[in-house]
Amino acid sequence: QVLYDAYFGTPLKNERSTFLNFINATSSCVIRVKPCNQHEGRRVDGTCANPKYPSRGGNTLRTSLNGSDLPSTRLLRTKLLSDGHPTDHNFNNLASHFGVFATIDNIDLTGILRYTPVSDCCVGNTPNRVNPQCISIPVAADDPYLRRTGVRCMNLTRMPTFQERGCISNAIPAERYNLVTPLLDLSVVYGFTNERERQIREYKDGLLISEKRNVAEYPPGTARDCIGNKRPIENICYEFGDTMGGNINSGVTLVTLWFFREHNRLAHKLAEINPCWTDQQLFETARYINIAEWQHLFYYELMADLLGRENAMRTGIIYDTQGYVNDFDENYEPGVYHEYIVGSRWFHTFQDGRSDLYSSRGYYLGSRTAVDDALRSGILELNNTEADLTQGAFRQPSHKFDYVIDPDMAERIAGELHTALDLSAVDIARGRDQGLQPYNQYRKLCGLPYAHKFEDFHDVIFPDKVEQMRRIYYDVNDVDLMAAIYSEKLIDGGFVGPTLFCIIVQNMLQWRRNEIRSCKAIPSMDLTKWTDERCSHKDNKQNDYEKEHMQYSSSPYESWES
Ligand code: HEM
Repeated sequence: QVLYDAYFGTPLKNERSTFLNFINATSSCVIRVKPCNQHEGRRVDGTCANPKYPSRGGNTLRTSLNGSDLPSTRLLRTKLLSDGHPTDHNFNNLASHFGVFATIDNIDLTGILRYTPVSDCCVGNTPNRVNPQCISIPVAADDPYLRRTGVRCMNLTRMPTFQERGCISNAIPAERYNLVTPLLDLSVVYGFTNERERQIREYKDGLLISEKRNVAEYPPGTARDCIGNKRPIENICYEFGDTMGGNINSGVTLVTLWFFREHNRLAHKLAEINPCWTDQQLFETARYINIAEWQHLFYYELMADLLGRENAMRTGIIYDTQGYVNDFDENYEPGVYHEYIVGSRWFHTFQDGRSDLYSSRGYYLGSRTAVDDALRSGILELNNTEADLTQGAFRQPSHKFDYVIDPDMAERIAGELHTALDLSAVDIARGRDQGLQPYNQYRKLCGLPYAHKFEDFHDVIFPDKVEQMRRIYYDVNDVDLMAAIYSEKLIDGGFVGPTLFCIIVQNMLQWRRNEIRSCKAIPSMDLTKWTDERCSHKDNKQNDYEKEHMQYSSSPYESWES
């Protein structure tokens, strides 16, 4: 195994190793990577997606140019976006479920759990300035929705950073620390560490451990919440690879269950086709196919529709071909940009706060409020709820793509845990927390003219919103990326503004130019293509798959260079 620096992504140098040892930060700042082998597939821990970068997958808040704090993000949100319930005629609720699922595949939830259950960031109803973890959001006395409630502060804490763990200096802008593999690799289903993978595997026939109830397959789960406290059955926590992620809300849990079941379906089918395959072969192959299905769905269905199919083809995110595309480029370092994760919060605008229940014949049966169903996966097994929510996901239109946010998302995203919490205000604050540059810098990067005055934003932002920005911000270079993403006009044929389009394209290219495995034979999921001729020879039961595929050479460079 070779030790890599978790922050820099390069092999660990002696000097750095001594330093990390000295500050007792080796376990959190170092990743162990088994040398990459040219023939092996995707690893659960995300390493070796690109063998050239095996380990991949000033920390204070920016101030205004006049030296004071940037304006309240709640103020910005209420001036730029309003609360309401318009519905969409292009997407259904299923699209938003897959959208959150994609997010959970890439980030961990430790940051959110820092302030949602308990927080002292608004003690006395004013922002706590003493605790450096607190970045609570001030609420103006004339807030349009909260003026009568007395709420003047919303709890918020900083995301975990490399700085906090001692890996890098506070002089460097905030670098978020993330435990989850920053790849589209179904880590929600399979986990993101080898240890977790071992816990959830049956080690028989390539299967994930499952229990059958009401004719459906579920991962094991007890009446305990995901933090381990004993709870009523509604709070059952399914033992997915990423427990917290997979149980975070009912939409994500539905999708995670589908991919979980798909794995076992694939493993069963592959075992029928290739009776001589080992558990390891069946597991790995089922996992690769499952991930390929997910990536296909994400690129060719969800994102192609959100960005516009023509736009996605023009930029090389997808191709109009029946065969496979190999555009792997070793110069693309696998991972996610902070801008991608922050910017994708734009999709909160198409999330409806209600999850409708429908019968299989299309009768509306009622609605659940999504924010109250966080970490309550057990509801799915009560009263046919899973089936009814599944019908609802297909039949319920999504919230409209516009400048209106569902009231549950805008006012009470933490359900009963907080009196008031505005997700879009948090979204804008996160850009500051994660050290993002002002919007103007991204305009430059994305080929829009650098703005010298607020009116220069008129090219892509409606004048009334620019006027709000002009009144709230001191300088054109103070404007937050996320405030602008929430204000930009949509591009032709797509449902995002130009700057977010540019950021998403960059990130999706980054992912897809990871290594491609040959998959020309799977357009209609014909699993006989995995037939192993060796299985038909009785004397060849013990095949040498493991020998061929799992051998690691002694140096990571040796195998990569060869
Ligand atoms: C009922 C549905 C949803 C709920 C309850 C929800 C809630 C949340 C919450 C609480 C956060 C973290 C707030 C923080 O930074 O402290 C968040 C972040 C985020 N959400 Fe959503 N969201 C939902 C739907 C969606 C959808 C539909 C998408 C995309 C299609 C999405 C994408 C994101 C992204 C990219 C982040 C940033 C994650 C991070 O930085 O850790 N969410 N959401």
